[in-house]
Amino acid sequence: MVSENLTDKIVEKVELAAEVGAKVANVVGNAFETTIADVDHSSGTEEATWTNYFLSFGIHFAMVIIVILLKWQYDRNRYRYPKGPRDWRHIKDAISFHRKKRENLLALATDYPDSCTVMTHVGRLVLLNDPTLINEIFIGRADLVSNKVDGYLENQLRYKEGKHIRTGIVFRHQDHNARIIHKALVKHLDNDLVGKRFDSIIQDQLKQIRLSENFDVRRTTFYFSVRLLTTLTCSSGAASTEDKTFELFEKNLYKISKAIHADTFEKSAKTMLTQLTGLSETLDINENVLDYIKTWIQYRRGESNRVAGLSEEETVTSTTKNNDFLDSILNVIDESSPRLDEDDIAACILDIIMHGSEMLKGALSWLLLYVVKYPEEADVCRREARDKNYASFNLSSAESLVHTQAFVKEVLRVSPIVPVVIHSTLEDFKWRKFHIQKRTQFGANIIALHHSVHWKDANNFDVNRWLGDNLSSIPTHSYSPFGFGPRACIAEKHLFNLLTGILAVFLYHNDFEKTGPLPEATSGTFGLANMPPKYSLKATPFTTRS
Ligand code: HEM
Repeated sequence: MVSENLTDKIVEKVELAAEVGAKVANVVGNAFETTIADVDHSSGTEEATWTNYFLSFGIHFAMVIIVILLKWQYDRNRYRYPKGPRDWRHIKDAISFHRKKRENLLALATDYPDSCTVMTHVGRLVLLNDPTLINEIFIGRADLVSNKVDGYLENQLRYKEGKHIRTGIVFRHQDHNARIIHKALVKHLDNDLVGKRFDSIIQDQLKQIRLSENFDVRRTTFYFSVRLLTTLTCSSGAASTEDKTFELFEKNLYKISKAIHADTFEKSAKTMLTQLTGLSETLDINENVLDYIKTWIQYRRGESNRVAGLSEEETVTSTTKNNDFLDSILNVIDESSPRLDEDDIAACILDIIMHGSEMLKGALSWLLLYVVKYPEEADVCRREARDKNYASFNLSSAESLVHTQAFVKEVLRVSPIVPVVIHSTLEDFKWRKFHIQKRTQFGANIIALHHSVHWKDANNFDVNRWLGDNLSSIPTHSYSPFGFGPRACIAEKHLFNLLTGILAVFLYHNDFEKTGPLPEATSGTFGLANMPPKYSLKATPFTTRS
């Protein structure tokens, strides 16, 4: 009955729109005829010509507006979205969405426990607040949803329209190539790194990190992470972290990092401008960075060909001696379809380095912030590291640092680095009672999931909830700091141990103190990622480093 009424109303509206459209078209047509008829070609007075120009311009303008309105009315009736504060009366909220995003996301989940549609400055977003719905879209329909939001990362603009593969993190679409690369990266991490060179690579980088009397936490953790990710991604001589070119590469990445995570109205306007003009400082930097990465790939291929020289007819794409992420991608080139080219590989490598280092920077910056905000908790972690003699990094024994691991989990619950995982649809589709338009963004509201009513005292920072008997009251499907389903983070399985181990080594060797006022945990720069605002700390080493 209700749906019949609804259908009647829709039909009524469409008919009304069509009727209005027809009437306006008649009026415009008549006016147009009158204009033509009114023109006295023989008189040729300048005044009449100008009036005609203006009139004709006005008519064309009116027609364009009418077409836009009709299309808008048509789309409104054709597509159905979950209800939400999405109409023009809420334009102010939409514009300020990015500024109070954390509060907004929590409030929206309270007002719409299942899902809602919000108009944001980057377009329409269907926000999923319920774990069942999140699973339906992010796992059940993962094939329909592209991995990244178009235009978010400016480097996507570099890729030619129509080219099958473009960059995202790692590729936007859940297609054959995205799948084989995802699988190759996971396999490489599990089989070639973990339990082998992984610990020593991380320990080497930990030895080099410069913690001082007054260090900028985000900056320091960013440079640590970039060097770590570069070593893991391309370990050959071409990417020496010691030379000047690498320094420039790091600086450029830092600039891009600052730009891509800004999630503001100004940023959206700039992206739009870039799309129109093709001009952008970030794009230029990006091109430099990609060119540099291409030199690694060429170097690696040169190396391979030298090895391949043994048998000329064999087109070897990679050797296994470097054993890094680049190798693992080069190794699947022959399985790819369409075949991965140099641009694709470079984009993919850049994504791994950028994403991995951004995320590690975020996680480590939050962890250190909570260390100084909750010094008693940090002391318990430090004692644990001492008791277990955890002076240097070891992934598998990080599992035994139960309290430190609980600390890491609680920090990522209260301050997840990815607050909303956003994918966008590839085509129109029907889902439940909704009809969703192609290129609609779907957001899994992670921050709301981590603060849902299923958590006991969700707003309290409580490490103990992850310990002993309390573990049984951790709600299921309500915690997801590393994404969902087939496109979840490739490092997912190892990230808790990785972060626990790094934090334990930091605490084992250093005392951390604040050097000024600390940012609030709720005041993160809430863009695509949730980062703590810039802050500095003082690190005092307990002993000389091992
Ligand atoms: C604390 C650290 C990290 C966090 C919080 C994190 C989080 C995430 C999330 C939420 C996604 C899913 C994104 C989406 O669906 O749009 C993702 C994907 C991904 N992550 Fe991470 N990540 C972290 C560290 C890393 C590291 C260290 C690496 C590299 C070694 C890495 C490599 C990837 C890759 C390659 C993907 C894309 C997977 C695909 O699309 O198939 N991540 N990560």
